[in-house]
Amino acid sequence: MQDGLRIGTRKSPLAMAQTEQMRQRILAANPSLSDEATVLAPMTTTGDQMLSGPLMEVGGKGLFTRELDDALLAGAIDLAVHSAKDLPTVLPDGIELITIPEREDPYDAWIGADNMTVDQLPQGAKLGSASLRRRAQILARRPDLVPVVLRGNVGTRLDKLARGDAHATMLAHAGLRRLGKTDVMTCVLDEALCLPAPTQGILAITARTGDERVARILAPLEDPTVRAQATAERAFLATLDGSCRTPIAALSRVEGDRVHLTGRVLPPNGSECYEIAGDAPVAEAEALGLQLGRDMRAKAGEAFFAALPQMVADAWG
Ligand SMILES: NCc1[nH]cc(CCC(=O)O)c1CC(=O)O
Repeated sequence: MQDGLRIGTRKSPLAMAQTEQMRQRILAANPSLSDEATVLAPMTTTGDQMLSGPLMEVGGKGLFTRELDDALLAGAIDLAVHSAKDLPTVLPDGIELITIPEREDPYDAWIGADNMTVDQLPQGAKLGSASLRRRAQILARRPDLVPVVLRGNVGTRLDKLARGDAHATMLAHAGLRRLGKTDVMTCVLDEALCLPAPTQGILAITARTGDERVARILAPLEDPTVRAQATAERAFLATLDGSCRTPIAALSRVEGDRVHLTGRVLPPNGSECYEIAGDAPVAEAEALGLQLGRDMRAKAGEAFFAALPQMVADAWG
């Protein structure tokens, strides 16, 4: 299989859809690659086997990436396509974040029963989520809502909503777009109401460090602007994401040669909201994320971060 390309992916419908979209882009950029020899290698990860919804949003521990990393290092696949959000902030030795392609919409989509918006939901309605980040930000606006855990992948969560397990839920707009399922959503949430997760909507392609053939094949897909965004947002997360599953949000944008980053941290019940923002030259995207992460530690205070693990544990009941 000298000329072939094996593309590792998780098996979830979203992962399969976005990896196939990347396969098509790779083929379009590399006319010498044959369609038949450029194949998806779907794999089950530890994260897929753990049916606990909250873990779906943890991401940072490599639950969705380890098996793909092993396959890469063993030479069973040549690259792997991940949601950047599910990638740990530190990659294993020998594996490189080789390509960051164009970003999908970073924001969260709101799916309300009878198309009710956040403000239209009746008092005490059930807010379904497996993400403390989303839950906390919506509760900050609507403290009367009753949070319930809604687990599973996109399709499962929509089924549960239809069954009345919750009156509303949120999903990444990017995921719905890639699945062609935007018809189910009521609206997109703006960043004042719900700042996205760091790197939401970004795909991350990993490969073996030093694999020059794969690097050449993927080079046309790289988007330097999105690379800077991913770098800043991941650095911010890395500074804050110790052992606790903090509701952390961050979004950056590039304007000219500067990258602007906004970060937010909340307790799970949304009773407070700490926000921080700053900008730097694009070349210093990582330093910006690290600095704002440290500033956030100071702003929310060590007592807040010390209390968070217990607050997070309580939030999952
Ligand atoms: N944690 C699962 C996950 N990882 C990435 C996405 C969405 C797609 C993306 O951010 O690129 C999702 C689903 C969701 O949050 O609704």
